[in-house]
Amino acid sequence: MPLNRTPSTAPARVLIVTAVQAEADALRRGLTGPYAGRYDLLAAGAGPAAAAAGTAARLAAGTYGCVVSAGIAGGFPGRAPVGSLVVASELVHADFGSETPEGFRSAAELGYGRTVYPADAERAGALAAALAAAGLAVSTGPVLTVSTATGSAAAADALAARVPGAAAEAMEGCGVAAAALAAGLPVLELRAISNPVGPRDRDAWRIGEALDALAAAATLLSEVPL
Ligand SMILES: O=C(O)c1cccc(C(=O)CC[C@H]2O[C@@H](n3cnc4c(=O)[nH]cnc43)[C@H](O)[C@@H]2O)c1
Repeated sequence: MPLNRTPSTAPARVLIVTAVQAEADALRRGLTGPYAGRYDLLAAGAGPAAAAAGTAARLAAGTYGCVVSAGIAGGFPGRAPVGSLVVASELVHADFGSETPEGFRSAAELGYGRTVYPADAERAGALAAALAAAGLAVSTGPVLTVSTATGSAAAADALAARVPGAAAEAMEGCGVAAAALAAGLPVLELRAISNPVGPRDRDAWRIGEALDALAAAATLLSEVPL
């Protein structure tokens, strides 16, 4: 199923935003199919603020039909194993809110900010189906944006309880989504799992494996019209 239905003779371009250049390079390596030329890659920096600023600046300078936040991520145990891919059903700014005597309350609950950005359902579904059909391990679910990476099992459990079905955690998705929303564009998030969400063990991150999964996903992206 085509992922980009913009009725135009010149198909809309897709902006893919990563945190670091290594992620953009992995995606570039995988963009080998006939639609590869439609994609622009931007390494905007780590964290939601850099992601939002970089995405907004690039969207102001070009014409795009869709924006994708992509890169490596932590996977929630039992939901997204290391080396697998996650296509976001929604992008959730999971640590944006306030601590209260009764516990964490989101900025949305408290009425001062947006914390959930739905992914473009049709494109996300078609992308996940295409990845699965190619034999890649892929799951769908909420992908969390956090400014502080989770570093303990208790914190991972708290986040999983805060966002039922949470599949992965990264640091940029909602920044990209805020910029896309301001520009009136649909957003997707695609993550390759480098580590479990839980006790911090940076030496155990399987970054090479995750970057290879990201490259494989990019190949699929470039073989179907997103
Ligand atoms: O050192 C490298 O070679 C290298 C290659 C690619 C990416 C990196 C990063 O450090 C990317 C940082 C980026 O990764 C996301 N991430 C990954 N795991 C987690 C996590 O468990 N919790 C939160 N974020 C995670 C995140 O989006 C970071 O911005 C290094």
